[in-house]
This record gives sequence, structure tokens and C-alpha cells, in this order.
Amino acid sequence: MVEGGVLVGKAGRMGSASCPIPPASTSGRRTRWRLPCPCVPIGRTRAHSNANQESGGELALARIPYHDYRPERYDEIFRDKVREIEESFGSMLSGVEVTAQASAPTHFRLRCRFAVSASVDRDTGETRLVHTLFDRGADRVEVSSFPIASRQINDLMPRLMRHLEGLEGEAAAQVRDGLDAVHYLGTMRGRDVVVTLIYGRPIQGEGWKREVTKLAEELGVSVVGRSKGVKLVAGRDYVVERMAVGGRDVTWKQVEGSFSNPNGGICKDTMDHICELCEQISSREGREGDLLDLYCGNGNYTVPLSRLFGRVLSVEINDRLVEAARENMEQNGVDNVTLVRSDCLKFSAGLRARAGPEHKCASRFDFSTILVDPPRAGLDPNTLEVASRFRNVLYISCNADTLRTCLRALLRTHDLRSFRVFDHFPYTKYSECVVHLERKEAGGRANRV
Ligand SMILES: C[S@@+](CC[C@H](N)C(=O)[O-])C[C@H]1O[C@@H](n2cnc3c(N)ncnc32)[C@H](O)[C@@H]1O
Repeated sequence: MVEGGVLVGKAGRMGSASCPIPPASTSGRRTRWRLPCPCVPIGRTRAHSNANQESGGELALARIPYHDYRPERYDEIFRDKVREIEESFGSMLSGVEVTAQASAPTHFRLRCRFAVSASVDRDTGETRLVHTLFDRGADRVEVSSFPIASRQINDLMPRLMRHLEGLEGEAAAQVRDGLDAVHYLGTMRGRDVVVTLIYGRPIQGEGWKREVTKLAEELGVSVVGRSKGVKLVAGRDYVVERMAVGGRDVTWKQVEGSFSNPNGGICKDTMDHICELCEQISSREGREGDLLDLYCGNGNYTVPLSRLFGRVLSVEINDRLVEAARENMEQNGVDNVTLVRSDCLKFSAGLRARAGPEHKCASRFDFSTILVDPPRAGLDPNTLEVASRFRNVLYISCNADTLRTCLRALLRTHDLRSFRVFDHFPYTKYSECVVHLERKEAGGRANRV
């Protein structure tokens, strides 16, 4: 996957005992480079020297995500992934056709993280800044291009490094020195990008901002600087995504440093699919029930779904995401959503016990459907019990293992209606599964929570 990936040595700090390259002057133009540095110069890589043991580069690539990047075999890799998922769910899927949504095989990621390393060219002696990937304690692998990332990010990567290399004096001291890592957050359309520079030393407000503003203007991006306990912003600390979902335009803000879906195209496909399921639910039931929306993040699903339900109660724990969700509702003219900042574990415990402020809040709704999009750990027992009372359960899962456990529990009260696999994370073992379950005695029991 790491096209032209070159092993550049163990992650180390310049001047540290583990690093043989001193923080030396490289030329009159560039003075000191105070960066985490590679121990093995480009061109003399450990991968090459180990070539007789392992095929070049694979030793290190195996430890980083997406090591299985083979776009020419994408269809086959995805088919295998879907087959494995189907097999692992076994009889739970009986009577239901599993459908699958493939990703674009390249340029699908809208957020990426890299370490930054200094690398000395063996031939010219020039010090270059490079993006690297590594797992804790493992060798760093130089990334010369990153074809799983969007074209926009690929275009920015070398421009950012060349800009940083060219800094001198105060600008170099403020912006380049002590830079450990760089994160990119982009969008499907437009050129909205936030670049986050992560430092291993304190950054100072005015000086850093002055120098970084020039960089931001030249590259046409926003820049966030982070060091321990400090966050500085030149421009904006969010991007605005725009998409047509379920035939309507929606826009939403995705904040730097908080969760957003990495694969924009597949995120849109997932949204379209969930809107379709909800349209089927409301046309079948002939009424607009309410929606309980747990783990709502920045409200990217909430916005398009809000028009398909009478009212929506959405819960999210992260302050910044709740704030972004609030703005996203406003921006899209949504006025039937109640947003609650709360821990879903606590919220569900209150609903299960039918007591406390959570129960009081929820009892004002007439729910037909619950949508859950939890982290990899899946649903806790309280949420599972609460979900079992709903006529319709829509479960978005990024971990087939925890989904399997939860599905086993839910199938006691519900029938599986649909199961669709979305390849949010091509070339990894992970994918997103969207499952629709309907209560066995549908229409019989009210969904009072
Ligand atoms: C897989 S993300 C889904 C977010 C959103 N649906 C989206 O697609 O962007 C899971 C979300 O759950 C939130 N979260 C994690 N643990 C939580 C908890 N205990 N209570 C409430 N929200 C939680 C995270 O902040 C994150 O926004």
C-alpha cells in the first residue's frame, strides 16, 4: 500500500542514544533540524538488508494498517471479507440475503495520520522531511504517496513537506522544530482541509500563529497546532462536508480531533441505505413514529433521518460533537431533534430502570425505531435490553465480532430483516455492517421506554 514505501528505521529522537544521526547542520541554508529522526538513511534500509529473510519492506508494512493494499485485487479481497462475515454469523442470517457495498478501491480516506521524520539522502546528503508510518516500537516506513487517501490529501502531502523544509530562522523554530506528526482531515468535495501539526515541545501562541498563518495561506488550508495541553488554530478547526443524501442536499461540520467517518463515499452510501430503510419502515407502518438515536456523533445520520420521523432524541457523549451536531441541525433547518449530551451507558441504564431524568426525557416520545452506532465495543446489556423493546432496531456496527454477540441477544425478540456490509475500511479486516431487525410481534406491543 505504501507506494514506494521505504523503511527509514526505528522511531527515535534526534540526538537520543538510539539515534546515530546528530542534529547537525546540513547546509548553509538549513540549520538545525530538531525533529524525530530516522536511524537508517533512505537508500540503506533495513528492509533491503533483510531481503533474504522477508520480501523487501513487508516486514515493517505488516505492522501498519492497510498492509494488504492491492487495488487490482480489491473486488476479490472484498468478496472474501463478505464471505467470512457471512460464515461467521452462520444460521443467524437464515432467510436473509446479505448484500454488500464496495468502496472505491483507491483514494477513499478523508482523514490520515502520519509521523514526521527527517531523512538524509545518501547521495546528496540533503535532509528531507518525510511522512512515515509505524507501530509502537517498530521501524518507520517512509510514505512517498498514500493512495488510500483522497487525491486532495495526496496533493497536499509533498507540498506541506517542501514548505516545512524551506523554512528558516524564526519560522523554522516556530513551525518545524519539534514536529512529531501531521494529521489531515479533508472532505469529498471542495478544498476544505484541516492540517494538524503535533509537537513534542510546547508551542507558543502568537509566534506560532504568525508563522503558521503564512503556511496556511500558501497551501490554502486551515492549520491546527497541538502540543501537550495546548491547541492553537490558524483558520478553522473543522471542515464542512456536503452531500446529496436520500435525494436531498445536506451539509455538516466535522470537527478536527473528534470522530468522523474516514471513508466519505461509503459514508454517503450508508446514509442512503439507512434513509431507504427508514422510508420503508414509515411507509409500512403508515405513521411517523419517533426515533431514538444513540451514539449520534456530529449528527451526520440524524440530519437526513430527521425528516423521516416525527421527532428524534439523539445522544452523544463528546461535547465537541454535540456542539457540532447542534450547529448541523441549525444549518440544515432541522427543528425536530432533541440533543442530549450524555453517556449512552448511563442513559440506557435510566431507560431500562424506567427511572431518573433519562426516563423522564424519553417518555415524551412515541418511538418506533432505535438507531445505534456504537464504537467497536458494541452495545452494553442495558442498551440491548432497551433496544429489545423497540419495534425497529437499526444497528450500525464497525465490529462484526461484537455485532454477532449483540445480534444473538436481539434475535430472541426480533427477526432479522436486512444485513448489508459496507466496506468502510478496505484492505483491513474491518467493515461496517448495517442491520435492520423488527420485533417479532410487530404492531402488538407499544414501544414505551
Ligand atoms: C462509531 S462513532 C459514530 C458517530 C456517528 N454516528 C457518525 O457516523 O459519525 C461512535 C460515537 O459514539 C460516541 N461515544 C462513544 N462512547 C460513548 C458513550 N459511552 N456514550 C455516548 N456516546 C459515546 C463517540 O464520541 C462517537 O461519536
